[in-house]
Amino acid sequence: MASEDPSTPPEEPPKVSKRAAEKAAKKAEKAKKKAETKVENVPLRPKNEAKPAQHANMFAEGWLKKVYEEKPVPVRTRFPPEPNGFLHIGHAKAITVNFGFAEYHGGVCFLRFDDTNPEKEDEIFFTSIIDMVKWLGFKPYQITYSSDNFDRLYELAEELIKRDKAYVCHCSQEETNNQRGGPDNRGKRYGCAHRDRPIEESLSEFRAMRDGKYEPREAFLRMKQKLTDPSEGNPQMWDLPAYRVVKKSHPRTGDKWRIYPTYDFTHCLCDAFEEISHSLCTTEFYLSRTSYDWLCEALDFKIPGSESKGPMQREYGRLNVAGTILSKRRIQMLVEGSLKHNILPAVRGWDDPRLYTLVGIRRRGVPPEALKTFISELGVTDALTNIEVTRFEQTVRRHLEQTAPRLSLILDPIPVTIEDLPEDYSTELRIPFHPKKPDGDARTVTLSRKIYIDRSDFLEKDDPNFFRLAPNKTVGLLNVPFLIRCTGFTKSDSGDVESIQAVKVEGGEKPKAYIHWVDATSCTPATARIYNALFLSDEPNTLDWKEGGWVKSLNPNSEVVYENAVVEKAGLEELRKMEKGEMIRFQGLRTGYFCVDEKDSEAKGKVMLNQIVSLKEDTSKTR
Ligand SMILES: Nc1ncnc2c1ncn2[C@@H]1O[C@H](COP(=O)(O)OP(=O)(O)OP(=O)(O)O)[C@@H](O)[C@H]1O
Ligand SMILES: NC(=O)CC[C@H](N)C(=O)O
Repeated sequence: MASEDPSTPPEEPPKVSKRAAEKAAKKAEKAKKKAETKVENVPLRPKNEAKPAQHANMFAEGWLKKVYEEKPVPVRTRFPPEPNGFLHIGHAKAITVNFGFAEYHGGVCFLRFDDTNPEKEDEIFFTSIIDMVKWLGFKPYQITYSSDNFDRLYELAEELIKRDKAYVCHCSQEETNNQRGGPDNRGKRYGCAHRDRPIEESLSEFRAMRDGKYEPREAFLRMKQKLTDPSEGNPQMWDLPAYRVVKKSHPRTGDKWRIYPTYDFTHCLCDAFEEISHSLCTTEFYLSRTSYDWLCEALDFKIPGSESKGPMQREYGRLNVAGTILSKRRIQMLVEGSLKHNILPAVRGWDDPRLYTLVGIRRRGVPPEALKTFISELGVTDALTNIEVTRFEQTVRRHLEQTAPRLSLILDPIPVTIEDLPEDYSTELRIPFHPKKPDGDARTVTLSRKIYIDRSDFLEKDDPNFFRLAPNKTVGLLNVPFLIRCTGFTKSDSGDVESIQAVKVEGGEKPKAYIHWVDATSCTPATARIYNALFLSDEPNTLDWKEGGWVKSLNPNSEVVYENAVVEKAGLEELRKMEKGEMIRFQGLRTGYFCVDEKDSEAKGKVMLNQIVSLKEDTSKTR
């Protein structure tokens, strides 16, 4: 709802101007600061009720600690996505905050689909969202749907009318704007004639809306809030719509309804139905807190002036990762291209590893634990967290450094024949998967007369500053008890080095460098894909997204493909056995962290690898 792709249905009366909203927000912020100084000193966790959550600091300190102290009751939270798109990295924060907070305090968290806008919902999003919550390691207490409450919400809407707190309005968008103080919301506010119509009339008109008499935009149910109160500066209290006409089938309720409740009407009431204790959302809902409380009170879900009954909404800052595109509408352009502007798709799908959708991040191979560590280390406050991608990558790298097994992977192989070894030479080495765990799991590595090394480890013309292989130069091979010296090489017609000849060197001086290698008789061919930023611009959100200008800023090197890579075969097979169907991740020695893309491997009949992150932060990134 907060992005550039506002989920506010087009039939709703227009929102207030940004300027008025900002002014009101500032005023409200002051009041909030004042209220925050009144925090009571209460114990953090009720004894015996809580179980420690991972990344506990996030909940034991700072903003989330305060939120709990404000209302130290058994915790019931909810993660309430709209099923209108795939989740992104920002949602991982919302998931971690809501599920983690409940877990930390020994409470429960619902996964609630906020499915009140049938125009944008699709089955695929429901499934993917459930999948992503699970992937992050959380288990919803219950999976619920706002639409399951449509009957109850409808009854409450009638009740609100009967309490003279809602009315059916037929004003145009322009007229509604004027009632709210005109285009800049600074003029005088006033109610329309419908506002004072008899309760019975609103009731029968609301039923007529329900029964299909009106087309979209011809009628709204509006809450009778504080539109006409000159001292009410919060636009969220200026008679918001509660119901609108949408003549669309709903994925769950089919054609039963011709009217649908708005976010402002639905969210707080569903929170109340589920007895949510702490309704944690992002700061763009700060002003909505007033209407949230107003409606709960109006329908007796909250005792006025008390937090003891009814849910309590509190707002934390969104997570934004600089240089990435998170808006659903924009990702859709990247995924689908644009017929109108003759633009081809820029990525292969919503789960393309270059995207920061959660399905993309998973496909790239990022371990969910690393993502949660990233979020927890950033901490939670009510300020927007705008963070560089490199910080995310550092956390992932740190996690993989500790956890990822090592394998040898050659991206751009050149064969090397160790000519003084017998033709049938073959020996087996047992090498631990992790250098810091010498007694841990190990793999078998074969060494024969022919091996592959990486093209970047060879220079045709030696250079005193180059310590790897070159004519007449000696180099070490990782984990091999002898060194090799280059005795010659051949080139193809196109001028590329095609093969290298070498001999074994035993004893002598310690070499200046050890290079990685893969045995040619026992390797698996692979395609390795290295990912760089999708855009050349550091601020892709500022590009021209209306007329397709963004396409000029696409990074031609966002995916660098090595079609002829080779990787240790036995090691990979051993990992497959150890991972038992989980994603295979490993550090390609001296190369980077990779995962096996099972979906593409199956489709292409070949091992397909995605680079998760490089070994070190690359300051000369191929942008
Ligand atoms: N960038 C973000 N950082 C933290 N929380 C977020 C972020 N984006 C969305 N959320 C939270 O996730 C929950 C579910 O989000 P929902 O999909 O309905 O949001 P949204 O604001 O429409 O997301 P989008 O960014 O796709 O427009 C909400 O509580 C929302 O506040
Ligand atoms: N209160 C909230 O968390 C908002 C959730 C809601 N689905 C949205 O529009 O983002």
